[in-house]
Amino acid sequence: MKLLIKHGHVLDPSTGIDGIYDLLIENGMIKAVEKHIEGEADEVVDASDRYVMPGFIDLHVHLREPGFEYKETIKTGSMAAARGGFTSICAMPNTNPAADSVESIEFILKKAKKDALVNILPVGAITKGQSGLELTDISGMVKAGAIAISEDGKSVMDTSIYLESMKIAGKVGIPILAHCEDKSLVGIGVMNEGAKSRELGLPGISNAVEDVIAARDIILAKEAGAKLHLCHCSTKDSVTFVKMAKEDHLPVTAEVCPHHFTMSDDEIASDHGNYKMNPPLRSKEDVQALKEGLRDNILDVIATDHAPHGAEENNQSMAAAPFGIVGLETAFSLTMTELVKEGYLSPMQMVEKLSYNPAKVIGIDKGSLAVGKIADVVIGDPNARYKIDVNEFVSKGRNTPFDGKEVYGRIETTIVAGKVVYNITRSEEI
Ligand SMILES: NC(=O)N[C@@H](CC(=O)O)C(=O)O
Ligand SMILES: [Zn+2]
Repeated sequence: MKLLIKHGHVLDPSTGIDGIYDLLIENGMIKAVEKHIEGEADEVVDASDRYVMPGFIDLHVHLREPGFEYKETIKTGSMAAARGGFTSICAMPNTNPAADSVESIEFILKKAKKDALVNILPVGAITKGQSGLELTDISGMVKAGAIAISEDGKSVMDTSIYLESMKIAGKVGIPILAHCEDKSLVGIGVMNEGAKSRELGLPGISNAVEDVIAARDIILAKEAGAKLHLCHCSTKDSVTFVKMAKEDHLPVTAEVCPHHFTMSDDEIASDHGNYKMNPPLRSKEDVQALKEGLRDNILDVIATDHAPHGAEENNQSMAAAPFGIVGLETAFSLTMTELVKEGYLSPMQMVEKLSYNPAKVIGIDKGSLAVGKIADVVIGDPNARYKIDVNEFVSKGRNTPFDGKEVYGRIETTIVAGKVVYNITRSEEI
């Protein structure tokens, strides 16, 4: 099987290629990347005026299976990933039951093999049942296929238990994906603490809720000799702490979600679940710090924190709705619109943060279009201009504040191991 992608703007951080090239895929692998590739192919794609990129890798996705299949399943989450240009996604462990054992990791991989359009990379919980009390079998889960550990949805508040898990992760060679939220400080907060929360009369979440744990986790990872990746950074001081850790040559990396660099709390139009996520939309000053942190490569990764919820539970006031919004199908367009078109990121930097860097964080041989690599490839039109429409989503979740937002950038074709898993012109067929 030969698939030839012609005249595309190839962006590949691993080889430094940034220009108009042809790319040939044969038997699921990248066979050639050259100025002109002639000859026969089973399928030829004209990628003129399109970006051709290594498939995106999302380090932060909530697939909801098992336990909350009405919100999303491994199958529907993988369809949303394919539509968003993601060829590999990390499945966060806060399911029911939590992904906290060898059996639960095996379940996800088995289900993924049967149902998923993209690569599913399970993340194991740090404590049993995410109760914060007793460590899981971390090395067993890693042997079974977990690529990282995380207590996402909350932080492990007991510092000594957390330090112990970091030491094991350090030995096994996997990163900790850290959700930073001080449980004792967050109280009943539902949105960023500031003028807007006071205007709406809603309880706030201060920056300190994130900052104290971000700082703690960096200190602990240093002591444990572990690789630490900070999830969904939302505050100015988180950026400062990551910068300090990098200056100290610690193996600390960090991610930002598109909603946190796209919208600030003053833009919250109403008291509605679509604006509720953890961490919350922060101040303009925080948003600016995140954009600059990405530009200056202090922040390494763009991850979605795709957190689908049912319509009934989401379409309520913020006090009643659950935390979280969907992100897989809007990440590329929000990144193009807010960061690339605005001059914060070059197209190549965007690909680093959506593909090359996440692969490095979890140590997988992906995020590259080099000859001989597995052909996980995405083609996107950087100039397509349109309005986000939740009715077009293939995710079960519609919970987003970006419905109707006018954006640039649309994914057209997603290829996993040489197979087209999404194509905009025949999306209904897949
Ligand atoms: N981000 C969220 O607001 N919610 C996530 C949990 C998480 O990522 O912390 C969820 O599982 O719904
Ligand atoms: Zn989280």
